[in-house]
Amino acid sequence: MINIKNLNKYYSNTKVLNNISIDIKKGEIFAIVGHSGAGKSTLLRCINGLEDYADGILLVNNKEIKNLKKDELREFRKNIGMIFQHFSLIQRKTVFENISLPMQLWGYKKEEISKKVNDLLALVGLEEKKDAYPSQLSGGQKQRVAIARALTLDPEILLCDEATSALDPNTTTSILNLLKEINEKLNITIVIVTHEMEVVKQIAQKALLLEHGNIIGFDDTEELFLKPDIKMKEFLGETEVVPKTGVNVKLYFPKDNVFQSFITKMARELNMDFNIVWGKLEEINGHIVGNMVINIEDETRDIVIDYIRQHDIVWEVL
Ligand SMILES: Nc1ncnc2c1ncn2[C@@H]1O[C@H](COP(=O)(O)OP(=O)(O)OP(=O)(O)O)[C@@H](O)[C@H]1O
Repeated sequence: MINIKNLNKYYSNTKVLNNISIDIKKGEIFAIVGHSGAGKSTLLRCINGLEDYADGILLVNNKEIKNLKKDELREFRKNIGMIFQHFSLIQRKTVFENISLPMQLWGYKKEEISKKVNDLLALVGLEEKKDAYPSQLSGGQKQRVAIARALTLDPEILLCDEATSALDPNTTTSILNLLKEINEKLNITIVIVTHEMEVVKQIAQKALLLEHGNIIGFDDTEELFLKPDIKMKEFLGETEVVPKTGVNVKLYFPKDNVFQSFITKMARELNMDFNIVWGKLEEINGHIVGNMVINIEDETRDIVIDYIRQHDIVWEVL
């Protein structure tokens, strides 16, 4: 659905996107992740045709964005909904009027608008707030209005630029659940720009990690978190505090065998005791994955590693 190949983007002489190649499939929930200034919003704006790019290919539904003429671009943007961190609602208009706006601009009939807006109010759970003004709503409710407004023209793609960054964790979860529901019900492709790893874990099926305009990771979300490489660890700011003596082995448990009692089985079969240094389980994209660090004596290293190798376990020595 969105195919990007060798994309470069400059502001004056500064390269802000360097050789970006990614594919986003129809119906996917895709996250673009990075710290401030990484180029996330720029990439999102290239996707919806708001920014030009120097070279490379950027196809949406097989159309090269930079070749679109003005009226084609207008039609193209109709197919893309967008929501923002600060909601971008019109303060002097009611919820109903805010949601109606895109349809009004496109000249839809009053009855059509009314039906669509009421359906969307039901979808986002705000039927009772249709006559309220934005100032009378919570942050989460404002974002629900923005989501409804972004869906009025039945877009195939929804772009979310830091859509939960101004919200508390519980409200973030409820908005992410709503986005998931929309993705499933309407089969809309969702591209989320965020600097929050929690958002990626909760919702994204695939993620792109950007740093200073460069790709430092691009994979299924579970893979990225299951065994983070050095760049990903740096990004996550994970510091691994482990004992200075012995050998520290980190074991990664993918979803299928996370609950298998691997450590106790290994201890029993090798007739050894292990020092469990730390471990954690977390839910990523609806699956439980986990990792654990064990500390073993130097002289048992080969036996333990041999044993781990014989099993379907991802591991590393720290
Ligand atoms: N219109 C512009 N003119 C010049 N430089 C820009 C412009 N917009 C963004 N930049 C620069 O491009 C780089 C990428 O910015 P971008 O906004 O895409 O980053 P981001 O990852 O979305 O960051 P944030 O999360 O802070 O919004 C930054 O160095 C920024 O200063």
